[in-house]
Amino acid sequence: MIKAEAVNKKFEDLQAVRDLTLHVKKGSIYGLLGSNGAGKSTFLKIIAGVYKPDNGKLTIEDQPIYEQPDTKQTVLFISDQPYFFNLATLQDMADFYAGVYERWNMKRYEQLTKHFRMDPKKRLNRMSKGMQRQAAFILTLATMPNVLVLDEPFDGLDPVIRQQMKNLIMQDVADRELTLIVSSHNLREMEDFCDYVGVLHEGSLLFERDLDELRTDIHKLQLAFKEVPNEDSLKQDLDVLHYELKGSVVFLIVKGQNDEILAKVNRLNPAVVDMLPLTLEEIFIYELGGAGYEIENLIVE
Ligand SMILES: Nc1ncnc2c1ncn2[C@@H]1O[C@H](COP(=O)(O)OP(=O)(O)OP(=O)(O)O)[C@@H](O)[C@H]1O
Repeated sequence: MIKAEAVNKKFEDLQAVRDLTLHVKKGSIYGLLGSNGAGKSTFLKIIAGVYKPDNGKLTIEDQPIYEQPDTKQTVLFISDQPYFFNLATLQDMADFYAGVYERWNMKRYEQLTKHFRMDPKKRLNRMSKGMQRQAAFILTLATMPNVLVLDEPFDGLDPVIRQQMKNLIMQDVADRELTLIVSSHNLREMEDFCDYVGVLHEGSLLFERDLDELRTDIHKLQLAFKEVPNEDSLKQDLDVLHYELKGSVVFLIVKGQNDEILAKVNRLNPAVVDMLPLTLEEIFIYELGGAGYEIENLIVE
């Protein structure tokens, strides 16, 4: 659906996006994580057709987007600082969108405005940052997009509105195969929302994973032994990412299939075996720790 092939973007001497290749499948949510200045906004602006890549190729449903009004009809971008016309109300913006976007759905706009208790006659520049962001969401969702490109979309929204926005988006993903790419600094924010995550670092993609696969492929084990086997025999046949011994209890983070891991571990006759769920944060620490990346940059409450 969204295909970036070896995309580059430079600002004078600064390589903001470097040889970036990334695919987002139709009907999926891709979370783009990265610390300040990693290149997220620049890359999202290339996807949205705001910037032209210096070289490489960016297509959406096999169509280019830069200077292509037809593609832009169904690819909507909410930047980290939503823009509205000076002095405009939400209703003024809705009327403008209705004239520009062929699939504009006035009924949906009215339903969402009511749902979020927005006053359509109030000037947007007199609204709070969070309300302006809600207004941008309402306008965007009412255009019935095929693709949404969202830059730090939940910043400034309170937890209730944030969850409602996520639910609305997930509903569109389920009902109409909406495709999303969304940036964030916050790993936890992405955990319950994305199907795929990629980490951008100095303009390059450092790490990319399917979250469902990740959750089923990496496990945390707590093993208690009467007599603890030595570290080497424990690690034998297992793809161990982390080992820790506390008294007679061994903690392991292991890659692989659940049943196979348990079968191998049980051969060592542990007195107790506990398989515990791993958070996305833990997975990233173990997977990215080795790459020397400061994962703490991504974990923000
Ligand atoms: N219009 C511009 N002109 C010059 N340099 C720019 C421009 N836009 C971005 N940059 C530089 O490109 C690099 C990547 O910036 P970008 O905004 O894409 O990062 P980001 O990952 O979105 O960061 P943040 O999380 O802080 O928003 C930064 O070093 C930034 O200073």
